Amino acid sequence: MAGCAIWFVGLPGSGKSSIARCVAQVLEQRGLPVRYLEMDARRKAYFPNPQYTTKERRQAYDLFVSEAAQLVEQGHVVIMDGSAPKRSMREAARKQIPVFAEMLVRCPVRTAMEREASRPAGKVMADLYAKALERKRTGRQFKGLGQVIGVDVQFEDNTNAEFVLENGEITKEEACQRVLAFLDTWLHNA
Ligand SMILES: Nc1ncnc2c1ncn2[C@@H]1O[C@H](COP(=O)(O)OS(=O)(=O)O)[C@@H](OP(=O)(O)O)[C@H]1O
Ligand SMILES: Nc1ncnc2c1ncn2[C@@H]1O[C@H](COP(=O)(O)OP(=O)(O)O)[C@@H](O)[C@H]1O
Repeated sequence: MAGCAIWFVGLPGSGKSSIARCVAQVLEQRGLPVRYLEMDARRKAYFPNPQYTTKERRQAYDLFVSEAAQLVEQGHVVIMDGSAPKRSMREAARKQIPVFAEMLVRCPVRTAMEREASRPAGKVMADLYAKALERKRTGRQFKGLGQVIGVDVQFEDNTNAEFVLENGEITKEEACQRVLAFLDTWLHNA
């Protein structure tokens, strides 16, 4: 099988990482040569002191897509996990990667905010949305807080994505099952 890339995009807190990890694990168990590429981890390799500005985000996504394209060329099944707020970021991947699926994880911004607020502290700053909203409302500055997607930067939808997951009212397990059902056919035809 030739390599391919499957990119989970969506608002912070929409559920990308939870679903991408579950899918990566299942595909790996099936013996596929999976590579999991996570933007938050890669960003720190590209920019050791990230500022989350518009310019830096664009550069980070260019590097992310190049890295994925290289791994695909080597024959890997690359699971990409990164918000990719601009459609052009995903288009760049579609242009460079012959077998590519944009997996749009969609949920109301209110739900994404609730999920982000209640998830355990991880690699990125906690309470991104709450801080960004407070900054917008009051002008208060938070050290290290850049442009937050969903508040300062619009997330661009794409009804033409290879797969759109309505992830507002289902469990993680159900979300993973729906994605795998799509991928079974998609990978078969890839
Ligand atoms: N300090 C700070 N300021 C502004 N923005 C920040 C900050 N920390 C993380 N981020 C960005 O917010 C996005 C959150 O990532 P996600 O929740 O979608 O992904 S993840 O599950 O945490 O990997 C995701 O956006 P992008 O990576 O640019 O797409 C994070 O990188
Ligand atoms: N249907 C769902 N899909 C994915 N995550 C969910 C779902 N319902 C609740 N969650 C929870 O919401 C949070 C989503 O966070 P995460 O997967 O890190 O999102 P993202 O990678 O898009 O920022 C996690 O704590 C997860 O357990």
